[in-house]
Amino acid sequence: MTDSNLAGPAPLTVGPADVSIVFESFFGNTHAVAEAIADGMRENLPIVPAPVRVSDALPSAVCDVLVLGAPTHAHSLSRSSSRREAEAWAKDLGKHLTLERESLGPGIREWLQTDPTPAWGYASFDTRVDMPRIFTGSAAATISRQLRKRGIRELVGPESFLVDKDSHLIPGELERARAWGVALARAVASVLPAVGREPR
Ligand SMILES: Cc1cc2nc3c(=O)[nH]c(=O)nc-3n(C[C@H](O)[C@H](O)[C@H](O)COP(=O)(O)O)c2cc1C
Repeated sequence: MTDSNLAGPAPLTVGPADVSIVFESFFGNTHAVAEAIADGMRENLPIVPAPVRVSDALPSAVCDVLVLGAPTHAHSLSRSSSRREAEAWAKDLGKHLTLERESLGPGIREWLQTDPTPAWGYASFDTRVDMPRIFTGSAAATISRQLRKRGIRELVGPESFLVDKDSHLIPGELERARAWGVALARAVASVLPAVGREPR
């Protein structure tokens, strides 16, 4: 074993990848997770722009790597009825939830219909309640299924970050999201030979 092996994995020297992180969030949890993932990705990739709210994202994003995140609503992606319900939750003062502005606009479900086609691949994440997935469903699994069906490469499997029954993030989940971002950036680096772009 050489000294450099002993020092741990060498830092990645990956050139710029055009990364797009698009999220939907009603109470801010998926938004905070998206920011933590971007921070983690920045450890291994030189340029990772701030996550973009789905209502501000261009239709059919043209990018190398697409990272999509959404809260789980009714076992899947939000739809207009569940968005209205989210608004009602925020009005319930006992829940201590503040609504982010996009509740009335289209969500990731509709945005996916614009056929985003990331050249290198995608990854998906969600927030959902801290219970076995069979009881909660997963928005990330829905995103993943849809993009995989279109033949787009999945860089890492869908991941969930957990909230409590009152929709507040469980302690430690932002750290886990950051670590997931680090791992995702490594996965991006590992597909570079397959997409024919050399690391710099
Ligand atoms: C209308 C509605 C339906 C929901 N349905 C589910 C569900 O089926 N499974 C689940 O785990 N969480 C469910 N939740 C909880 C959300 O996943 C949680 O509020 C979300 O993760 C918060 O993310 P956000 O702050 O980014 O909106 C639901 C929340 C709302 C408002």
